[in-house]
Amino acid sequence: MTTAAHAMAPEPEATFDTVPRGELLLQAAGVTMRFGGLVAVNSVDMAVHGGEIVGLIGPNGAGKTTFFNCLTGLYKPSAGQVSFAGRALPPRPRKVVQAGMARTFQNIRLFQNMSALENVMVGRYCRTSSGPFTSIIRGPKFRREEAETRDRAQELLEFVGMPDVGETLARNLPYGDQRRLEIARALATDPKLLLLDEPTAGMNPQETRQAEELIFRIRDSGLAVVVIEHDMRFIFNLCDRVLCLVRGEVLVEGTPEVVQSDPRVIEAYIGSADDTVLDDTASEPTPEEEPRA
Ligand SMILES: Nc1ncnc2c1ncn2[C@@H]1O[C@H](COP(=O)(O)OP(=O)(O)OP(=O)(O)O)[C@@H](O)[C@H]1O
Repeated sequence: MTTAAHAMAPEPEATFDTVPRGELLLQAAGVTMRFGGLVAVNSVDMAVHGGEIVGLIGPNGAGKTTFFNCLTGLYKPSAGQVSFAGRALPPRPRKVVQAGMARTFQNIRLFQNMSALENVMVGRYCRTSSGPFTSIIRGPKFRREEAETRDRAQELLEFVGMPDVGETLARNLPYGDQRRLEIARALATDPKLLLLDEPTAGMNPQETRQAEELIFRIRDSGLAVVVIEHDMRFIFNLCDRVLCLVRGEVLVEGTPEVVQSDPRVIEAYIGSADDTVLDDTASEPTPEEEPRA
């Protein structure tokens, strides 16, 4: 919690409850998600360890967000298991958050008419114990928890580099700050693993750099991070390991160096509108083929 000593320090650091670096945290095994006849995610395995940054890339419609939704309990996978810190994870968002996994979404989902501080405080309520009755009578326990929640929220705003915006309405913050505010809110749930769905989408280069620095800082604090991103330079610079999904399946997994030099990955991106791109036997286009738009 923030103390007077903290408040005087020039750059307060938030601390997090983490697992040792390298310890297995998240294990997805054979995760499959079908929507009717469409197999959006097909038997995907992924392991994430304490203190690592894992990237999830793939062309549009590859199944990245659907996979995130399976991991975080928004979808109940059609098949496969997800376990976290050695325990099977029930496919229910609240249980997932309580287990120690938090996420952000592709599109900003802030409470736009609440202040930045209040937005972060909302993330904290899954860790407080005051029930409706205590909240209504606003007894000592409620007031104590409320003060702690407020202090932690301010500490997290400082951690994400926005110490002075607490009273600002979320909707009045610049776009890049809104995205950082979402990360602060996710951090308020005390995660051990943070899932970020396209954290730099729509950002200018300076905001992207800030996001990169923030994710490194989160990792350096001991959290594990999984990032979906289309910005390849960003992802290859950031991640320890990258998985490339194509049509719901893991095409390649490895270090950024391995993945970025794999010709199948390049083909999947360049030719993602072409059904034959992953067919190694596909030949050069014949002259009678229509040029693509
Ligand atoms: N709720 C749903 N019902 C039916 N089909 C869905 C649903 N959600 C996703 N899909 C389909 O599943 C496939 C994978 O979509 P998903 O959004 O997971 O891909 P993605 O890799 O995250 O794409 P993008 O990079 O464009 O965000 C797509 O064909 C999509 O149309």
